[in-house]
Amino acid sequence: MILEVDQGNTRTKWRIKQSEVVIRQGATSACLKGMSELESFLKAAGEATPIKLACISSVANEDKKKLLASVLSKWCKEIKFVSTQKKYRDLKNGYSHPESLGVDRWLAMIAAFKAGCGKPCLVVDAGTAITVDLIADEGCHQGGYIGPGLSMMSSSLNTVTASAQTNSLVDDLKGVPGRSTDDAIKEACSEMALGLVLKSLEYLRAFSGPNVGIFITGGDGVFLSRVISDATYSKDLVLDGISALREDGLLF
Ligand SMILES: Nc1ncnc2c1ncn2[C@@H]1O[C@H](COP(=O)(O)OP(=O)(O)O)[C@@H](O)[C@H]1O
Ligand SMILES: CC(C)(COP(=O)(O)O)[C@@H](O)C(=O)NCCC(=O)O
Ligand SMILES: [K+]
Repeated sequence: MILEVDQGNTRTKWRIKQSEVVIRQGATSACLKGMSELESFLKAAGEATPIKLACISSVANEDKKKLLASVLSKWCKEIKFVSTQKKYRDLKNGYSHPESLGVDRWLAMIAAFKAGCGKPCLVVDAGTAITVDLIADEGCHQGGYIGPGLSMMSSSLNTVTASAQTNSLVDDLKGVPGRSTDDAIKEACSEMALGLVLKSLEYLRAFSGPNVGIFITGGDGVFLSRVISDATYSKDLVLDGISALREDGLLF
């Protein structure tokens, strides 16, 4: 059994695969409580068949990384933290310092590039932060954007707007100006996120023509994929990137 983990700044997403079939999956918070939840799953799963390898994508701080590694080391024979590379097949990391591109972004790009058979595509991860990466023809990554995520945007208004609420941010968007504080904030934050994605799409299309793929992932990605035509939402693009590297024997 293989464990794949995507540790973001808000949540830790994981799945256990046996012969490349997902047999268990879950998402927990990145804190101690979340880890004990993950641990009980691992204990139950590992008692039947030991977990050979844990492959981790982490962009969390060192403390959270250590906590995760200490939990996993009890149940997994080997642990590997994936790192960002300069190249995957024809996909070329466009950062001037390639290693500084977040590994979650790199893995999501790998998964999108593979799923789209190497065609130009936009890769959006709407999590704690919203990231957008642009892959033009022949796998040339043009760089990308990092903006505040939807929860972060709306909660940043708490201090100036006493009645600001951050719950159900994207559940019931109307696409019109808000007539309450809550709606005005929700509508604004989602329009800002949408604006970034559409602007990136325009940029990529000017470069690579109209037929570019749009891959969206992340906890807040569903709403974006509903309003952007031809977008594909993939819940676990980062984990799919780990699988792609494993399948290609490129996980060092
Ligand atoms: N059960 C949940 N717990 C926390 N956040 C959630 C949940 N479901 C959706 N979200 C939304 O998803 C965002 C986190 O998305 P995620 O992709 O897990 O982020 P990250 O990879 O940065 O940890 C939160 O900011 C929140 O708006
Ligand atoms: C931009 C991010 C914080 C996004 O993380 P997330 O919101 O998904 O937890 C992460 O990809 C990261 O720490 N990147 C390093 C900086 C960069 O990619 O340029
Ligand atoms: K993420």
